[in-house]
Amino acid sequence: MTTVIDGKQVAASVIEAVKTATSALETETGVKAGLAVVIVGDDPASHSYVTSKSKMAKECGFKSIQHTLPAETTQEELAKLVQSLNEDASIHGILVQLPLPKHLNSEPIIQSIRPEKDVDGLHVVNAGKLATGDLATGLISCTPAGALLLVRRIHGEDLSGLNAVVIGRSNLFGKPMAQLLLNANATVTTAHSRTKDLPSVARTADILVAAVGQPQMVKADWIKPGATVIDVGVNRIAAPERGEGRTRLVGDVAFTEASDVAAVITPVPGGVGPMTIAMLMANTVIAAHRAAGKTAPKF
Ligand SMILES: Nc1nc(=O)c2c([nH]1)NC[C@@H]1CN(c3ccc(C(=O)N[C@@H](CCC(=O)O)C(=O)O)cc3)C=[N+]21
Repeated sequence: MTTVIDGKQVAASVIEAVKTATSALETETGVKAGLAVVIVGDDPASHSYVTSKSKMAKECGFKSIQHTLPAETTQEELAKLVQSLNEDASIHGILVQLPLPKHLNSEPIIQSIRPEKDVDGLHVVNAGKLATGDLATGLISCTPAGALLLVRRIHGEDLSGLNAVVIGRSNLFGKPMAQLLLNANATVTTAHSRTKDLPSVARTADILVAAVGQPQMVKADWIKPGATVIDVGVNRIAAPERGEGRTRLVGDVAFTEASDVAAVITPVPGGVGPMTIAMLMANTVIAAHRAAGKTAPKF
């Protein structure tokens, strides 16, 4: 029997811990955790993510502000907004929703966020701290942090002796995920589109993390029997069976056939996605504790 991990439930327990930490911090120090989410342009999927982030921030008891900028916003205007949020003492976390419209260069914007407020964990200072194993003072990218929490639910804190394969090598996910697994003592392989015989490499994994960006690409014969499969894909595909023009969300793993082989698997939706938002809230309350000179909670 396959265990399907309920990411919504794990995310809800993280959110409960965030709420508790937020109200304790406010009672002790008067500091209310503050999150600013910035979105540029009118991509509907991005707007729906940002709406759920802002809603969740309010639920956590944060000061939650959202800046919605028009698609024509210039690089200078966006940079100025980030600067003002950097200087705003009531804001502890800044998230600039990606991707930005094509005429904007996201890299200088992300690197201009003060590392202490970089709740996405994308600043080179935070990436560097993760790479050097300094998990105590940096901020860790939300999706890998969330995926690791799910892995921990199954395998505990110490992954000694386990082979982990991460398919994907982006700065946003693959690289930080591999580093987190390595930090937990797993033996880690980072595979990607140029890997020779991807299915064979994947089959060596006790923990297989799929972030390939291709709907349902990881098939049953890519999976070692009994493995734990973490599906990081978020792909919207046509669903004519639901009616004309309808779509549905699928992962990077062919879920039904993979479930026959894996011992544990995360679904899409309801797996890693909800964890991403929960870890954003966790990072914000961590950043607020540090700003107030308090020991940050662990998640
Ligand atoms: N600066 C930045 N940081 C991000 O963390 C970031 C970003 N930009 N841009 C876009 C991606 C995507 N992302 C998701 C968050 C939650 C779900 C999520 O909760 N998904 C639900 C389903 C949602 C639905 O039904 O559409 C689920 O998987 O169950 C998915 C995707 C964060 N991202």
